[in-house]
Amino acid sequence: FTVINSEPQTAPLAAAVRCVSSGSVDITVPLNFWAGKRRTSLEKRNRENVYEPATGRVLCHLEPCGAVEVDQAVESAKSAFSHWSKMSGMERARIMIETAHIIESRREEIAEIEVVNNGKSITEARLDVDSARLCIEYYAGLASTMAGQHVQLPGGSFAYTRREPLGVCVGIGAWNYPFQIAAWKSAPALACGNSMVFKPSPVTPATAVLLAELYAKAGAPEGLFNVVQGGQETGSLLCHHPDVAKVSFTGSVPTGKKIMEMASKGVKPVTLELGGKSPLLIFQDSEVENAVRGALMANFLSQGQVCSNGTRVFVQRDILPEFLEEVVKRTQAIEIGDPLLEHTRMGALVSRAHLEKVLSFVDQAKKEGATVLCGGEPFVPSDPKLRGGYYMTPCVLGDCTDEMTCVKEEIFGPVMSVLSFETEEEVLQRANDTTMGLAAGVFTSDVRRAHRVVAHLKAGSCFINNYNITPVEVPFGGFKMSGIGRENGQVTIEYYSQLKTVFVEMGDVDSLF
Ligand SMILES: NC(=O)c1ccc[n+]([C@@H]2O[C@H](COP(=O)([O-])OP(=O)(O)OC[C@H]3O[C@@H](n4cnc5c(N)ncnc54)[C@H](O)[C@@H]3O)[C@@H](O)[C@H]2O)c1
Ligand SMILES: C[N+](C)(C)CCCC=O
Repeated sequence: FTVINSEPQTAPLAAAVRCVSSGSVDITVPLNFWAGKRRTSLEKRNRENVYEPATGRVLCHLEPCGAVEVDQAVESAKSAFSHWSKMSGMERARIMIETAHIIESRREEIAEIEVVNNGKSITEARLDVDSARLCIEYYAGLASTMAGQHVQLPGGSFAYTRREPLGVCVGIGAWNYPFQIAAWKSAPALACGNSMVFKPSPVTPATAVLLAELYAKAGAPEGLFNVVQGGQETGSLLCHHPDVAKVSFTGSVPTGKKIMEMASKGVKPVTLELGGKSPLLIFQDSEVENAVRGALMANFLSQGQVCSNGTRVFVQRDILPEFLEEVVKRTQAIEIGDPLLEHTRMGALVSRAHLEKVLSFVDQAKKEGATVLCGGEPFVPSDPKLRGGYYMTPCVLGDCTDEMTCVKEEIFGPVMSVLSFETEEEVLQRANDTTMGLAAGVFTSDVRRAHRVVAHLKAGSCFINNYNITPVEVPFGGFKMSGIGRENGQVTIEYYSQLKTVFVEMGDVDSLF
């Protein structure tokens, strides 16, 4: 992609060829993309530093797009739409499949840039790139299945429905899964015949533009997938733009409310993928080994910065000591450090400010009576180049109660709150006692209990005997304040298309006048 200036690695390269190392990357190329090219922003005044979480170094500068650039990007998307929307699903699929092939061949480069910009481990970043590719492949498969219905009416007349694209769609992303979010939004949008302008989080601007380059390289018409950089002002310009037909947003609940309000001015549909404070219920008949693994997956992926995390871990009282012993042992064994190293399992949090916020939640928990069973401290790696990075030790909080701040609020960091319970009825009531409803999980060996419990859980994604897996074939999205609409799965076609009904009269007009 020629996006980086990277010092050559001095150590001999191992089997998996490493192109970059932490602390060696400067991104100097423009990060916007429209009308088929990378573009610089015109506005230089609001230039912001973007940091490498692993080291705390400045990685690049963000120059937010203003009204002129947003207009150009939307214009470019409009022009691509007029061509792309007339292509058949099979033709669109071919370009999407080609994009997926290129992503596969560039998996390592994309994952490395994601790590450098986001701080997550390379192992996880590779899985995120895979999820992005699979999503594009999946919707390529669905592109040609978009079809309407034929409805017979009296006298040989009939009606039919056409499933049509919406137009220029806007995607606005969060910083925790930058490349994956761009793919999860663009794949269904493009499959349905829409074009897109995507705005990544200003904290993680580096990889969405790679996706734009790859769609273009695969043969997408100029302007099909565009990237504009910026924060809330750029986002607001996009949401208010009269030529934008839909906004798909991933981020926090407060921002989601603003997006909905802005979109309502133009009566534009929204998809909102928002925050969570999800419960994980572990019954005494569970396989404790699996339940512990599930609890770790529910809390520590991506340094705990995952919307669907099951951060309220309810454990039935009889197995609480056994569960806690094992979960603490495994949490303490998580290898923290350079996210580009193969053996690292937990990298750096996304920013200094966010690290401090997460640590202050741990302090607050202590003040409110929770017991820190492990972690919850800043972590300084021994490698001198990582000393300015944003690391902390993953934390397990015991003796938690429902009214504590750590149990009520989304921390968005590696902090697990463990609570105990006695009965199924009681834990269901407590699990559902939240304004959010993104995900929930249950561990039990009793199949009837498992289904009975998930039927009562008020959450968009429920996991039985596992947690935080998101196959792209399956819809993902929240109940209550965790969002509106779904991403992934067949149903998402409905969120990026509209139905047109056509009446066909085969006889004479039966006029009343
Ligand atoms: N449900 C999901 O799929 C999902 C996935 C990832 C993250 N999240 C949630 O995202 C949050 C963390 O991400 P974040 O800190 O980037 O969220 P955020 O709400 O601060 O920002 C998200 C995006 O919105 C943009 N934005 C901010 N104000 C805006 C405005 N007024 N108009 C238009 N755009 C605006 C930001 O620049 C960014 O691109 C957490 O709450 C997390 O749970 C949800
Ligand atoms: C792939 N995960 C880990 C389930 C994350 C989904 C997207 C939410 O942040």
